[in-house]
Amino acid sequence: MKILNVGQIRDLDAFTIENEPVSSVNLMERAAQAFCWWFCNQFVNTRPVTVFCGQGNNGGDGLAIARILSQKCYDVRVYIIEHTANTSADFSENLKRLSDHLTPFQIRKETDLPDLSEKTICIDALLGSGLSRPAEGIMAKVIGLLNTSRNKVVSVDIASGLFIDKSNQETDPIIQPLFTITFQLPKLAFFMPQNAVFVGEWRIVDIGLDTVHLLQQHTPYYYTDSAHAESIIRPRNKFSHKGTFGHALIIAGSYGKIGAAILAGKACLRSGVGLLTLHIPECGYEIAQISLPEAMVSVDVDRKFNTALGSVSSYSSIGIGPGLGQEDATAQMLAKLLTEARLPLVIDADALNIISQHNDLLDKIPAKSILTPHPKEFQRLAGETANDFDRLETGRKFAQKYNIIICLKGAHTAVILPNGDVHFNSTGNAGMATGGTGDVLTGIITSLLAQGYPPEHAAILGVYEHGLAGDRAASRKGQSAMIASDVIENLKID
Ligand SMILES: NC(=O)C1=CN([C@@H]2O[C@H](COP(=O)(O)OP(=O)(O)OC[C@H]3O[C@@H](n4cnc5c(N)ncnc54)[C@H](OP(=O)(O)O)[C@@H]3O)[C@@H](O)[C@H]2O)[C@H](O)CC1
Ligand SMILES: [K+]
Repeated sequence: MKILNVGQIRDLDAFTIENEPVSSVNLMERAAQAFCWWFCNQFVNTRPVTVFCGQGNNGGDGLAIARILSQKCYDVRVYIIEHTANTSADFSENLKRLSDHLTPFQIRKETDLPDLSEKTICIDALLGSGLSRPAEGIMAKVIGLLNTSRNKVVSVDIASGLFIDKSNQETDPIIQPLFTITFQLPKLAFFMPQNAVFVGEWRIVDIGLDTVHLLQQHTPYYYTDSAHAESIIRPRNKFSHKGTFGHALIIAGSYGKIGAAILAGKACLRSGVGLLTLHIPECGYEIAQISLPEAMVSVDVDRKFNTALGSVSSYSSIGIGPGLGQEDATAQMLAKLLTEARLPLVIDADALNIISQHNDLLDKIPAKSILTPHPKEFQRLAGETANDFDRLETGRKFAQKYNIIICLKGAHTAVILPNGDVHFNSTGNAGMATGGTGDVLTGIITSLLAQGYPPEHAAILGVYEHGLAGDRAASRKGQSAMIASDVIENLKID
């Protein structure tokens, strides 16, 4: 699913209106109907509803929504924030249509602000994708009223005051909705952790924008939905054998952190690899053979840390980092591997931290290697950034400069490709914020690479399946009780 910028959304609107054809006011009606379909499934009509409208098309949506809900026997009040003499044509047309059903109240100054009963559900139709500057004046006062009230707020298209495709300032007045119901496509702002409180739970409603024209729009931003993930999965052939699905090597673990190697190894096996070898320090030998009999074990010469590898040329994929530790000897082993490896690596955790401490290693990372940093590890690698948009841009430049793939982990993990494209993940939940889930992701991606998935697909699909397994685990165990092993047990990539 594509993620477009403000100009492209407008262009898609205009193309749909021109070529379907459909009048703009009827497209607005479609949007309002789609919003109400969701709203009526979420809230019964015994709850009073107050709609706050700006004077543009977002406000026009609000007027149409108010009319439709009123016809469905909701007790609806409408407030129009009169902040400008300019009103959009479709706003004015919907004001006319509303007049047969409801008389709106005007808000021009702070003393016009209404008292809201706690039961009232508020609909935020103040400002949408046309936001061109931070909210101010009476608009900011209404935003403040809704944010300080205890009422449930549902934003139309996007929270008023939030920019769709660039960073707000921390002081900008922005609605903090319980839900955002957005039209046709997700918005880039939804994927920035800094905006979490200004998005709430978001849902997409289809308003029938022209799909052919959408296909022709170029964007670097994508949302990995189930359709896309399933299109990447390679079916298994009945004549396949162990060799078909590759031989992965995972270099992980250190004294006290052998579990990280076991989690990565088990995830690798559960993701379909043919053969797995774990390279671990001597202290982990019995643990590994007992807890992961399906894996072969290559024992390091050192008792506590990984310090030396034999030839790696026979492996079809190599993952390194979980629980590795940052000993000098381990750092030297990593430097040698980066120099000798002739295939993309999966680099995680302590391996990333070692590279952060030895910046000269960045140029040695094999092409199309997949790095899986969480935000702190990324900051150590690429430096401080001003905000999430800046961090994303830094990630895109970093991926292009070093010809690598970066899985920037978070609520919507961003898979950043060397060509600058970014694929935001759609699966996963807060229950995955528990030790070892990063090790599991490393195992999954290493497994998919060993099976012959191109690095881009291994990263996008690996992140998706990792989150999906986490969602299954959460539904079975609950988000608080689930642990990384539960994610592994819920893997099912086929
Ligand atoms: N395809 C779709 O997604 C559809 C979306 N629809 C809805 O249309 C809005 C976008 O409507 P638009 O009229 O472009 O813009 P807004 O309603 O968001 O804003 C209206 C005007 O407000 C002014 N503005 C901008 N920033 C501020 C501010 N900080 N304070 C006050 N006013 C502001 C600006 O005009 P200026 O001349 O003042 O710059 C805006 O034009 C979209 O979000 C959807 O809700 C369609 O209904 C259907 C298709
Ligand atoms: K809005």
